[in-house]
Amino acid sequence: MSKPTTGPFEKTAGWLDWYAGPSKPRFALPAGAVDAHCHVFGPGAEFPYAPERKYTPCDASKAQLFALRDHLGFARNVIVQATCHGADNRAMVDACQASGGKARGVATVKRSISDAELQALHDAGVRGVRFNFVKRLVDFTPKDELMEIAGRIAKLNWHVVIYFEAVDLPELWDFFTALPTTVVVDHMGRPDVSKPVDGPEFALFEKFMREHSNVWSKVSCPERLSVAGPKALNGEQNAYQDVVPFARRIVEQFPDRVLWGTDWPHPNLKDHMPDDGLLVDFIPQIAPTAELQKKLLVDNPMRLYWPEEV
Ligand SMILES: O=C(O)c1cc(C(=O)O)oc(=O)c1
Repeated sequence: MSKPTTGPFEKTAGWLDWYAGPSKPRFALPAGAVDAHCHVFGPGAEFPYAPERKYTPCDASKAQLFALRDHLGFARNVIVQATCHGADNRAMVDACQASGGKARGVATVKRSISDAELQALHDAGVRGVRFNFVKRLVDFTPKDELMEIAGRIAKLNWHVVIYFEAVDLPELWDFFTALPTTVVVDHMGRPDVSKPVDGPEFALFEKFMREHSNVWSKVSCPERLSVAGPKALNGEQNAYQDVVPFARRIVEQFPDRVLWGTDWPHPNLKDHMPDDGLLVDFIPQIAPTAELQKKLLVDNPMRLYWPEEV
């Protein structure tokens, strides 16, 4: 793969670039596997970063994403709008359109979007919108505005992707449980994995999924959630042990409502940048059987993003 570049923008101080030269996974992905959470950044010279962004990344182009897809053995991508592009979906849409049907997208939209613009996003392959509640990433959008958007996109049979931190779930509960669509939680609602998996915080997340059959979870981002490691570097085959009990519990309890993604190019990691090949090798730790792996990597994402092919 080529190396990360930066265009006319200056990266946030301390920015970690994505890992060039990832290893070939030892874990053979099932045929048709979908990387259901990844991003493109720019390139900034072609698709400028949004003025309201909270960070400026290195570039991560569609060509680099597709090269990673092929290298790791994925068949398809779901490209999630990154907050550094705000509600300007052009880079994500361009990547979906250039993918030859191998990528679908999740957009960020404002209340002012027209029906024609929503339809254009649909035609480009968008199947969801993302609502972000992580304060370091976005400014607050009023909930009535988000609910109005959810009502409109429900008519297109799209879903809502939500990104929040575990401590904020109690306050967001009523809003989340009132959403009229399938709801997909990013990165398991960011549990604090230094707390017990049997403790009240993760129990609330499990209750959220158990009591609401429209709620799905991405069991992604061990590299972001892990406190104890070991890191997915230098051939490590047992990375991120502290995340395993959390993710495995969700996969085993809700096998038909889980998704997995690399989260490439891993925005805002502060500690290390994982080898994406080793991240793929993490999957059998959380989905230990071939049946669970196929649901996680093929059946579930296909049902949500390519239902016409299922
Ligand atoms: O935790 C993060 O910093 C992060 C950021 C973004 C984004 O900026 O869109 O997306 C993610 O999935 C995770």
